Amino acid sequence: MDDQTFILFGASGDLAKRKVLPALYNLHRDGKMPRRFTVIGASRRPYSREAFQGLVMDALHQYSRHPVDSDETTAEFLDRFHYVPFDAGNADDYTALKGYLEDLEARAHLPQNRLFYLAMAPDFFGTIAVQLQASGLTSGTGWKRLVIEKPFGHDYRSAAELNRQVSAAFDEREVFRIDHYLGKEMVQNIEIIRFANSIFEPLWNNRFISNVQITSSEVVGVEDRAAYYEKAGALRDMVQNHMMQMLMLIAMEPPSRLNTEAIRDEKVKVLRSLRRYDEAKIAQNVVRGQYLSGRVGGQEVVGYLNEPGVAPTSTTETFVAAKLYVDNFRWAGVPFYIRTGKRMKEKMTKIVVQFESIPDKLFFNKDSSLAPNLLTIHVNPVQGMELSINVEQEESGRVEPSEIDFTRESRNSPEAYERLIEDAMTDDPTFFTRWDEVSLAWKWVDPISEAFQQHQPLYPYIAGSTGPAAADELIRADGFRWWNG
Ligand SMILES: NC(=O)C1=CN([C@@H]2O[C@H](COP(=O)(O)OP(=O)(O)OC[C@H]3O[C@@H](n4cnc5c(N)ncnc54)[C@H](OP(=O)(O)O)[C@@H]3O)[C@@H](O)[C@H]2O)C=CC1
Ligand SMILES: O=C1O[C@H](COP(=O)(O)O)[C@@H](O)[C@H](O)[C@H]1O
Repeated sequence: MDDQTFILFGASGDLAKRKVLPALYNLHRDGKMPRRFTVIGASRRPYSREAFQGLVMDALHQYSRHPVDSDETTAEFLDRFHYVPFDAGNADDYTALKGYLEDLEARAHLPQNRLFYLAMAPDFFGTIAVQLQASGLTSGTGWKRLVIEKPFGHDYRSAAELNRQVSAAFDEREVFRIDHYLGKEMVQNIEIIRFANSIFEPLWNNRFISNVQITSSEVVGVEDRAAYYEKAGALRDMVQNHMMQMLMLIAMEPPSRLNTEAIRDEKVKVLRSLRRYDEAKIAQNVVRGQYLSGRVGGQEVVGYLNEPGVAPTSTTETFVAAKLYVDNFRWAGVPFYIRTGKRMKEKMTKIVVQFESIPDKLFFNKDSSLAPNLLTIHVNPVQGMELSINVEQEESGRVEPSEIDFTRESRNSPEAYERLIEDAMTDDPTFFTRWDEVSLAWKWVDPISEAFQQHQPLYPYIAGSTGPAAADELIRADGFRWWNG
């Protein structure tokens, strides 16, 4: 890995504390950092270098996967950290940052390889990209990279404008747009499950698969993020990015090579094949909901409208379920059901591939009922996969499903942010989103968010449930059911 400087904008914020700083530490502990690296934290708070290092230590104690020992490795890690007070709206602060950085690079004999990480509110993304270039921060003699958090825009128009600003300063190849689901172990494993196993790939089409279900449910509510969430809702917060990414990986064709652009090209084709819905079709195929009060994990919780910062008349959706079609040769006629929501019964992200039923000729059970075969990819918190196959049960003699189980509770494996930060530092953008993916996803989502502003019903659901009944009806109408649990 090249020696480099990691410039962390938003260094005093929540994301930095919970994800980025611990990820850097874990990589350091695992021997995955470059021999020489420096981190410069930048945000408005007037920290001294020592105070910032104190904040880093707090973050590691709270969130690091590896224990934080008072040893040489930790001291060495901490010694890499610097801090520059910085206001993103002030042009002079970019000049001051440049001076600090160049001085540091010269003193530490570091090449001018610069990774700019924007752990900041999205409103700043465009300004910072423009100012990085205007100040000459991007004109070092080494390479430059920009890691940018979600959300990338609010709709297609704003995303295109942001992209225009970003691409004035960085080539597409230098932009690493984070979708942290792409850093999850089992999301990265979808390609392996599909393309490294001859038992699945021949069946991976509309002749053998009857439907696919992608669920990402959360028990948490909006927490302290109402200011953002009120404008985003579940559609922009989860569907436009994480749900679409999982769909693309499940539905894509095998890439010609296992390289970044070949994989991204195939993912994009899925979005191009995604059936667009007009208002009437949106009403038929998309269900939105909002949580009421209820009990989650044994605790009483308030409804969305009573959450701090939420307007009492808010129509922001906290749940979306939808039926999608990928209109290509492989998937013609196969419904993809997606479902995501907050304050649901359990925290769970999983993908269930339901295979076609066996012809009803042989009556293994007297009532002729045979369960379908299911391949379940567990993403979070359980990781792994399960294959549900029919076998004769010893006691009853009935043919019932049994699971071939390759799941494990989350072990101490690298977290999504660790994988993604390591990839950005080593210049591997495979698990980051390319502009055409982002733009096509917005183009699919935009008509739905417009319909949500009109007269699309907003179904209430009880906190701690599996969502509104209308979401069950959506799938039941096709003769299927959600595979919960
Ligand atoms: N928190 C999370 O778990 C996740 C966050 N994200 C994304 O990460 C980004 C950051 O979120 P989060 O960390 O939660 O936000 P926070 O509000 O916690 O942090 C924002 C950071 O930006 C700094 N900041 C604010 N205004 C300015 C300014 N004018 N100039 C310079 N720095 C400024 C703040 O420090 P100061 O006040 O000192 O300037 C702070 O360090 C967002 O895009 C969010 O969507 C994505 C996934 C998860
Ligand atoms: O990006 C986001 O993801 C989280 C859910 O992530 P997970 O890794 O815990 O499944 C979600 O809570 C948040 O609203 C959203 O912005």
